[in-house]
Amino acid sequence: MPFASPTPTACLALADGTLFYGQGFGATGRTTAELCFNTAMTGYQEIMTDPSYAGQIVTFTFPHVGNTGTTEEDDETAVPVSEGMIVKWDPTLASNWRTTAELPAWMARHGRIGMGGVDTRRLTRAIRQSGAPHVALEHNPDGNFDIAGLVAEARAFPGLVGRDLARDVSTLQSYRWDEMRWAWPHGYQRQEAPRHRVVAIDYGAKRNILRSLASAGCEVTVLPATATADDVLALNPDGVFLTNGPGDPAATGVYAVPAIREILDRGKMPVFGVCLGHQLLALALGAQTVKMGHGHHGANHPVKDLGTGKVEITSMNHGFTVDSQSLPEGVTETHVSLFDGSNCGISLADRPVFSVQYHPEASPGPMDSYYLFERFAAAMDARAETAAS
Ligand SMILES: NC(=O)CC[C@H](N)C(=O)O
Repeated sequence: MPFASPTPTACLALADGTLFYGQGFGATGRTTAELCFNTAMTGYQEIMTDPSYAGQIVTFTFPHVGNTGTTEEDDETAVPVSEGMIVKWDPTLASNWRTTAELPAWMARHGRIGMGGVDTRRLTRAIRQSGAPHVALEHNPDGNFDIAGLVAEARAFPGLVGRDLARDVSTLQSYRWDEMRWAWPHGYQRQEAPRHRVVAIDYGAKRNILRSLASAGCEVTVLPATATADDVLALNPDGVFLTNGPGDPAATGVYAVPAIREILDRGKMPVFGVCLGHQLLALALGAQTVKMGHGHHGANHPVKDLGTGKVEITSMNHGFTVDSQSLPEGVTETHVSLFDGSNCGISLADRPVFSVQYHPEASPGPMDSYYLFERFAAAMDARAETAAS
């Protein structure tokens, strides 16, 4: 249902001066960000709490947002990280047995601004045509907007290029993770007998990545984004995992790339990276990353595994991409996007070192790509067998 009140209480200003009016919900106030659109039909809470969305506001192309409410069980990190959300209709009342809070109350509690009643198709077209804009969003119940000030704030937003945001969202301390993926009827369960010791470097990790590792038999220790090779190798891991995360990989690479290079040189263990972790691995191997126009954000992105010829439907959330033309000798392109041919995976020919641009942990999205966690575990099994023989 559209909002009953015709008086706008929220305004979105694009840096080019385009304005969208609607109804605010959640927190009041102002925020600035890059604006992207996400086409997933489910999982708005997982999207809002994905640390990779730092510095971004998400336009949801799916119109019915709010209908599953919110539950702490679905948080991908402790608090929402995305700056705000733009939706077509007012948030639907929650109708779900797992709900503990309505979406607007949850947004307000976490200081996040929402705006409904927006022609999200028009907004999405604008993003597709001109690239992800810099925007300012205000929720003001009085409805008095300082339009010139809002546009100026949108123009002053520094953008995501050159921004290291991983350090802001990473854990400050190392910790152990032993919760597995959600499964009916028991929900989340603790792992019992992990087979592989894995260090996950947290550039902004989603919980379901850590759960997926635990479900694949990994005893996971999470280290901060700034962990050195010494910090990682001191734990004597069987494998190293590089997580997803926000911001510009080249900026985070200033400290992450030397650490990853040294891990590759000194520790001969399997390495698996996802999204920002994929981009950082590519940089460490000598490739380059570039900013995309409107990026990939959704849960239905077809990707071809060039090794098997199989197509998997994947969850995606990235605004930068690895330039496949820049991949050096010895680094194989393993996966490509069937939407635009962009790089979606790499591996080393001679060692179990591989990464993907998309999100095999889903949350939200299809489970087609979970095999990658099993491939990582199998590589650690193979290494243990070689060492034993
Ligand atoms: N999900 C991610 O890890 C995103 C990686 C990177 N921040 C990008 O936007 O491309």
